[in-house]
Amino acid sequence: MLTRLGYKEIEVSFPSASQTDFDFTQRLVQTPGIVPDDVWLQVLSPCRKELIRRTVDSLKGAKQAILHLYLATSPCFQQIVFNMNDEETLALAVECTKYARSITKDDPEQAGTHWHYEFSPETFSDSKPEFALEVCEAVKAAWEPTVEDPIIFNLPATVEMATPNVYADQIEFFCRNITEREKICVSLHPHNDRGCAVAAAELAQMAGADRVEGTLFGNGERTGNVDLVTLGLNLYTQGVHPKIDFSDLKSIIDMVETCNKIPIHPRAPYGGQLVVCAFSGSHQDAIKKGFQKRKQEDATNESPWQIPYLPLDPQDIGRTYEAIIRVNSQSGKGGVAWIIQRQLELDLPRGLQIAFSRIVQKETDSLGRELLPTEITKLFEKAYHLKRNPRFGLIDYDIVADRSKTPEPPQEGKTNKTSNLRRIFKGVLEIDGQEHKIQGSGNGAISSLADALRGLGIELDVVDYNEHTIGTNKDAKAATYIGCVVAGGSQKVWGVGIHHDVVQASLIALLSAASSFLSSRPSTPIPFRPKRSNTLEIPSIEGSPLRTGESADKQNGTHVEKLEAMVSGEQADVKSAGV
Ligand SMILES: CC(=O)SCCNC(=O)CCNC(=O)[C@H](O)C(C)(C)COP(=O)(O)OP(=O)(O)OC[C@H]1O[C@@H](n2cnc3c(N)ncnc32)[C@H](O)[C@@H]1OP(=O)(O)O
Ligand SMILES: CC(C)C(=O)C(=O)O
Repeated sequence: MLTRLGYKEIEVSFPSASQTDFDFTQRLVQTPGIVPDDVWLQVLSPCRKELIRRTVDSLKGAKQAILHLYLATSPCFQQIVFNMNDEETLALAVECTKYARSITKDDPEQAGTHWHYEFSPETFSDSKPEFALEVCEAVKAAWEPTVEDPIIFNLPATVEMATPNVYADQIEFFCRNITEREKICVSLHPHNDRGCAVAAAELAQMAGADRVEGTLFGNGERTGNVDLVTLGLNLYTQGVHPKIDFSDLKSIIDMVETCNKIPIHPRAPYGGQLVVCAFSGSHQDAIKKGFQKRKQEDATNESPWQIPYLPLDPQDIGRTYEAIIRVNSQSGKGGVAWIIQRQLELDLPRGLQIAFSRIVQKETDSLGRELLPTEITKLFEKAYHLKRNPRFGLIDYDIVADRSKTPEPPQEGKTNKTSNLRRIFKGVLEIDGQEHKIQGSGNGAISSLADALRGLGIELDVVDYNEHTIGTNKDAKAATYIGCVVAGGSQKVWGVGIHHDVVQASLIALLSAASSFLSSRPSTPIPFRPKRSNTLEIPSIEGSPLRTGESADKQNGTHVEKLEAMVSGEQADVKSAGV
């Protein structure tokens, strides 16, 4: 996996530690096709000759290899672990380097392997910089690197013991003062004891280093080694491609978790399961607006990424947009609307977002947990009767011009005279399981159905209308959202209709709102009851429409008719008028 991701120098083992490490190294070397030609295997050994020998033996047959020796240079380790002074430390480093050279690049039997040498003054971060430099100068002289085959000086923060700027200063000191800089690769090896390994690595690179040693997701002794995923993706978010393929982060996580048997923390940068998720309402709202703006601007993959709260495009690391917004009791309308948009392709108007988000809030509060997108979708479908309207079914209908009425004069600025013709809705509804004929009149389909419903005692004034297309070409459908206020009150109910036919979508939406209205007052009976049969007596079309009273008519008619006139006039007016 590491080679597939793009890593070129991989420290694979400590071969002198055990037969397991030795055999593993040999298996990598001996099995054709495991190690690509451009990848260097790296192995680690302390400065002990018998262990160096064993380490080199483990690489027999390798095309290219990095032999990495380490020896502590800090007073603490010199005194406590080794009981050695500076001279003895320096002498051991040089002696082991010469020995390593004699059994690798100077050994004719090793001609098949291209050897590089790496030396780490261990505990560099706690060493006197001048002494670490002196040891490295001596090691360099012993190895004799070239510009083509530089020596790697790996300068570890074996224990992170100061702020990242201090480590960066130590690295800068080394880079400025080591001789023959062109023959040296300065490598970093930050640990994370103070939680600043990533910052230390980034600052130290800016201070002159060429290379970083770390691990995927920071696994390593104590608090771990620097996390290469964070380092790489930090570069990526600065516009510098790390040349490591993080496009399927999930599969990397799976492999790392399986191998290490340590789970990646859900809040781990980039990789954590929750890091590109937003639960908070204000975050969700901002993210949703960000995506909307990107869509409006026809942004492509090449367009600069600028979405609030998302430092990178989640798709770039294999995360889906669906997973970004998650809904719990701290979520608001924006998040809920996002889910409905992604799941059902419905672009809810603001008022409906607010209304539905209250329903979702109630549910999350009562369940005391996050709601899954599928649960939110089901809640929406139920609340707005997308699958089945429990009270009303539209069996059949016709909308005809009401020639008995004189057309109203055209609205100011409008020339289309037909838009001012009154309409009559004649239809058959299934109401609570029984079919009834109803009739009403108005400026158009919605207002004439609203008028017909009024005859049933359902006094709804349509105050909000939005519609858009779902899909394209012949599969396209209209989605219609109708907001109504209950006449004489402030209660608002919403209905949603989806149909291939835009008029029918509107009628379904109004019936959905009517059903919500009835459900909100379960004790309110539909005023008519069959007299002789299940059929409502409807006066002739020429007669006056079913109305409950002139004053209510006027009041109810105001919004609907204004709206209807606009709907049948220019669609664009609907949105710009804000209804
Ligand atoms: C800084 C790092 O993290 S480097 C990675 C460290 N990784 C490991 O240590 C894992 C593999 N290590 C091992 O398997 C074993 O420690 C071995 C094979 C290296 C040595 O095992 P043992 O000989 O049993 O020694 P043990 O582990 O008890 O102690 C380490 C010895 O190495 C010495 N030592 C430690 N570091 C170094 C070094 N860089 N160079 C030379 N000697 C060293 C210690 O002083 C100690 O020596 P002592 O026995 O004379 O006191
Ligand atoms: C071997 C060295 C580089 C090491 O692991 C450390 O000092 O942290």
